[in-house]
Amino acid sequence: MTKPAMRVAVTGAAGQIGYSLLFRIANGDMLGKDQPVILQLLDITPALPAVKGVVMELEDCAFPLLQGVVITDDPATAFKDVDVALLVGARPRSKGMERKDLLEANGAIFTVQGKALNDNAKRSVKVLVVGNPANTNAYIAQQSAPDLDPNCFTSMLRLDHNRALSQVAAKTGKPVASIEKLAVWGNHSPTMYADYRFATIDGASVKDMINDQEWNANTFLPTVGKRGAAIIEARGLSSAASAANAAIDHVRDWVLGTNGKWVTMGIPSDGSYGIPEKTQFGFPVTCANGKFEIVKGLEIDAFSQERINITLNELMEEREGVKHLLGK
Ligand SMILES: NC(=O)C1=CN([C@@H]2O[C@H](COP(=O)(O)OP(=O)(O)OC[C@H]3O[C@@H](n4cnc5c(N)ncnc54)[C@H](O)[C@@H]3O)[C@@H](O)[C@H]2O)C=CC1
Ligand SMILES: O=C([O-])CC(=O)C(=O)O
Repeated sequence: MTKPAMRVAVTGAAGQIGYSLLFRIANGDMLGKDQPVILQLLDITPALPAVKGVVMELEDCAFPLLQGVVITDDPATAFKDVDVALLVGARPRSKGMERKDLLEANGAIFTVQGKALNDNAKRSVKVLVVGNPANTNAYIAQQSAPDLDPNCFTSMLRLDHNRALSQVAAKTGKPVASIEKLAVWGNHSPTMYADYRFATIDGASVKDMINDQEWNANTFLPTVGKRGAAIIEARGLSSAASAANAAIDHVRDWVLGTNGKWVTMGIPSDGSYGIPEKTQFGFPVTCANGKFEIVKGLEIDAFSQERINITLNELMEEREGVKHLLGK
């Protein structure tokens, strides 16, 4: 029997991530090959003609799972009864900017959209914030939606996670798919802490295999942390296809589960590892039955604690910087 369609809102649908994302959602890569979808696409008024062009292309793909498309510049319409909301629409940075430089430009978008989700989305909605600075924007949206469970709101660290996987695979000469138990802690920014201390490949310790703390501190962490800037430098534009891919991975794992495997999600802290409650922080999680759970009880050594403190402090500063948007 055919499943009822799930409603998926995507903001910034005319943008470059949107162009990589929509076709894969409609193809069933995110919610499953047996899951029909209705896309509810939001962008600003001047971008609506471009959204219509993208929708013409979606039609021309004749995706069997695509049961409908809504195009709108009204957040209330976009989020009406949605099961999943991908908040991508926001200005990207250009060369020389850090992601937090976007706070002023983008922060205000997320108060409006958080409120619109609060008033219109399904109570079980799964929200992923991609627009930068992603953690703080997700915090703003969550704080603007008091009637929704805070755990409805997540932010994207999966791109950092996937980048770290790929660097570890290159260093060890092992396939990406063989790596388990990798984690990325903190903010989606160069301060994030990609942590392979618990990672294994075919049961063997990645830390022992690499056995090179100098490489960890001075090559691996800066490479993963500054990868976004390296892409902007090389492409003249920020990551789009890899960002869309990470968004698909994040939501797919949240909805369909990870079978006990660890992934990284930015989620509201429950106080674990000393991270203040509701801070949107990258944690190792497992997902089952549509819920994520933090991997608890991991030992945090001195080097890791120092890195976690740095990324947490940055998030606290960002939070301080958006207080006025939240009337605090
Ligand atoms: N969290 C992550 O790992 C990553 C985040 N990003 C971020 O994703 C965001 C989008 O990137 P791109 O698609 O490359 O940018 P883009 O500039 O190509 O597209 C952004 C789209 O958002 C729309 N938009 C602007 N304000 C809006 C609003 N209030 N409501 C709805 N739509 C609105 C624009 O009209 C445009 O169509 C940027 O903030 C970028 O920094 C990018 C890569 C990775
Ligand atoms: O670097 C940027 O501005 C875009 C992004 O978040 C990433 O590629 O990680």
